[in-house]
Amino acid sequence: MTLKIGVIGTGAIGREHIKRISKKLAGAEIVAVTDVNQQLAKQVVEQFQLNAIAYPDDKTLIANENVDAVLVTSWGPAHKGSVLKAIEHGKYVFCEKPLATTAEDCMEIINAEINYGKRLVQVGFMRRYDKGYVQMKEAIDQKIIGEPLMIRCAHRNVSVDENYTTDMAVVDTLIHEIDILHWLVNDDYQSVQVFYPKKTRNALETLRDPQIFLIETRSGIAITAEVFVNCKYGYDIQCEIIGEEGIVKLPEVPSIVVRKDAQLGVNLLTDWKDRFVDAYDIEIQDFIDSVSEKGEPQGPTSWDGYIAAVTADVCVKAQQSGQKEEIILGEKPDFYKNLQQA
Ligand SMILES: NC(=O)c1ccc[n+]([C@@H]2O[C@H](COP(=O)([O-])OP(=O)(O)OC[C@H]3O[C@@H](n4cnc5c(N)ncnc54)[C@H](O)[C@@H]3O)[C@@H](O)[C@H]2O)c1
Ligand SMILES: O[C@H]1[C@H](O)[C@@H](O)[C@H](O)[C@@H](O)[C@H]1O
Repeated sequence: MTLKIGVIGTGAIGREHIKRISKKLAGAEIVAVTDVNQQLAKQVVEQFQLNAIAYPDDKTLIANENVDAVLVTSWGPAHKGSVLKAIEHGKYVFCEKPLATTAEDCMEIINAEINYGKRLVQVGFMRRYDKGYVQMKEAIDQKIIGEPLMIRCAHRNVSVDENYTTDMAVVDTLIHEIDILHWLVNDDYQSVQVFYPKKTRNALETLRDPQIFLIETRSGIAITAEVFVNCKYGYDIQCEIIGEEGIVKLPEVPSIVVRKDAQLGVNLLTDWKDRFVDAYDIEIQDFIDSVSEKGEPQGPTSWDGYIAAVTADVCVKAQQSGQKEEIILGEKPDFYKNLQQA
């Protein structure tokens, strides 16, 4: 069976996913696209020579019976509306992060999915499919480093555009660490406090950059997470978990080593699209395969989207208060407790 996919939002990542589904991955085809910028949606059909219809909006795209599943790759604030419409029509939905921009909105999605009675939603936390993080998780689960005690990580972008605001360091950037870290160590977050080091002169006046988040988990693991989005030198994702008996570290991206002009060097990446390209491929292929073969997605759930949103809300509060703020999660609904997950 070929899964027929409709894409809502044909901007940067929407196009990336369209390209991989139509040119690289197996088992799916793009049959529909839409974007508030209709010109852009039409261009994408031409650019990738898709056998797809450009619809005027998400509502008509989702309602079309030729569409089995939708990819929501629009701006964060538009996600909730499209995801709820997809659930209403019983369509599978892969939603890029964030699932919704507030914890309340994520809860509305969770309730809609539970009421529908079947899992339909996967959230685009692609790091869970990255080989390096997967190996770290295996090592931690096998207790190779004993109990994790501390985590040090960094999320650095070369630069950001003028629309990037201080809270986006959380909702757009740190959100990836928020998802991956609790998954890696099988723990829940307890509290967060934010520190602002000396500001780089390369950031706009209104943007606090860099920022340091000190997060504690329920079992007492101390996490220091640096977000530095005008670091200039490269796209750099670091993660190191220090345990009772050893350390696991995220591998560097492989690169050839060049000896030249009395120097020894390796190249660093500069763009997020390249850093997680394999993870995106595996993630979307897993979505296609699991809904086609098992009748439901098996990647990150709406509940994972909710955990991220609750934590992000508190991180933004901590950015503003400067105080240590408590992170309180509700009880995980039974619906999500025994799901088969990748
Ligand atoms: N997983 C990742 O690593 C990753 C990377 C980049 C972006 N993202 C997420 O993907 C989403 C899109 O990011 P982007 O970088 O592609 O942004 P973008 O601005 O390049 O593209 C978003 C597109 O959505 C369209 N759009 C907005 N509202 C819409 C609506 N209601 N209906 C249809 N189209 C709509 C816009 O016109 C735009 O073309 C964001 O939520 C972002 O956080 C995830
Ligand atoms: O939307 C992007 C994307 O999620 C990248 O992975 C992240 O590094 C950027 O900081 C963020 O702005």
